Amino acid sequence: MMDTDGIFDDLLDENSVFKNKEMLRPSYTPDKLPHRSDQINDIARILVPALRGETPSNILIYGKTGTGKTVAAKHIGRELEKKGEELNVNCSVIYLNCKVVDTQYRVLAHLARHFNKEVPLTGWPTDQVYQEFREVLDNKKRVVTIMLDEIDKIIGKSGDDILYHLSRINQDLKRAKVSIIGISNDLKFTDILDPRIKSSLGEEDIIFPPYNADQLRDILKQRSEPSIKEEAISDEVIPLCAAFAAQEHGDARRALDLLRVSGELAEKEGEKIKEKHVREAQDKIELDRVVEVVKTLPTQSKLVLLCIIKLKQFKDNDLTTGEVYEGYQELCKRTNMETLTQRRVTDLISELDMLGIINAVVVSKGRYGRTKEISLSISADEIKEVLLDDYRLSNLKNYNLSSSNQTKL
Ligand SMILES: Nc1ncnc2c1ncn2[C@@H]1O[C@H](COP(=O)(O)OP(=O)(O)OP(=O)(O)O)[C@@H](O)[C@H]1O
Repeated sequence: MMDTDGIFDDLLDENSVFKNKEMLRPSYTPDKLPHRSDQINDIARILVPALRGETPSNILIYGKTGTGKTVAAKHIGRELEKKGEELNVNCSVIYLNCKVVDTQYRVLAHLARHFNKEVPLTGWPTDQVYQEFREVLDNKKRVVTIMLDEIDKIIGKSGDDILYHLSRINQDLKRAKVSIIGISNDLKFTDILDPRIKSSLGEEDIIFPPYNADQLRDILKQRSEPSIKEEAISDEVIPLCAAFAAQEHGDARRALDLLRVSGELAEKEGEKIKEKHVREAQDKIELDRVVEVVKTLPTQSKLVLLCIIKLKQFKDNDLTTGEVYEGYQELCKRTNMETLTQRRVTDLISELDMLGIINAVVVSKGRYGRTKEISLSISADEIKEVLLDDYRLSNLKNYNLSSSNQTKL
């Protein structure tokens, strides 16, 4: 008889470089957070009054994307609740991501439901939801910390009202006490806040600085040990992932993505993770990012980009703004689209440059003035496909443009 027990285990394991890939995903919360003890201790010091039944100050946490704000806040929230239970103090933490729960109404409804108050998803006046929440909250002695992640996302959607109410809700409460933690990666978001909200929300500011390459290396080591087989990763991989992510404003999410994608690429080739996989992963992640950005560009910008890609097919050197504008006018005619002025097109070129899709360097042409030398910073083929998916551009698929120099030849 053939021994076929566990055939899937063998197949699953055979070429895998991972022991537990889930631990590399952004949704996984590690127990230890290297290089964040200062910030965590500062926040804990501000929140400790909650364990004595007192109201902690409100906090605003800032830092660029991937600097560990969410993971640190959740970690502190868990520890606070754990200690509260131990000490028999009613102190709870509610975490909300304002990108997901993105209106005043929904935030309030979510908060009310946390205390088992049924509020319909829509329909009531917002004031009524607020009253219901306040009543159910105040029916007991308790301290509640409300964490509003990506708090900038509810501002401007008439979100100021809710922040105004929440930041001074304690004045209307008899038994309960509330503190707010706002988290944002937009360092300037308070500039547009009502000054009264700004001063009450930002009683304490905590900054999460970007990680440097050494710190990212420690974070990656800690995450890779339980998730990647030791024999399946070469020594240079983690330092290289850390170095790439450090250039990318010290983003731990990018560093973890790089390591995970490098592992997936190596696994596909049945190899150990090596430097080349990290470089391929870097290109793949960058391409995925650009594809997402390109998909959401306005059609006029897509047309300018398609024009640059088509011109580059016939020209190795950088393009000038004039050449791009000539080609753009031709494509506008072809697609019956409105032709923007050269000045507007130059602005669109600058925007594409800022998004990292093209490189546009201003050069002086002496008495002929200045122009931009334009090159692509991405692989054209995949991007061309994305552009041609736009139905207004799809009939340009096989249309050839050649730069003016070329036409003259
Ligand atoms: N010090 C750390 N130790 C271990 N993992 C970390 C650390 N800092 C960040 N990470 C990991 O990096 C990823 C991004 O972190 P997090 O989501 O907390 O960033 P963020 O600052 O909230 O970013 P954003 O502003 O984009 O929401 C997560 O997977 C998190 O687990």
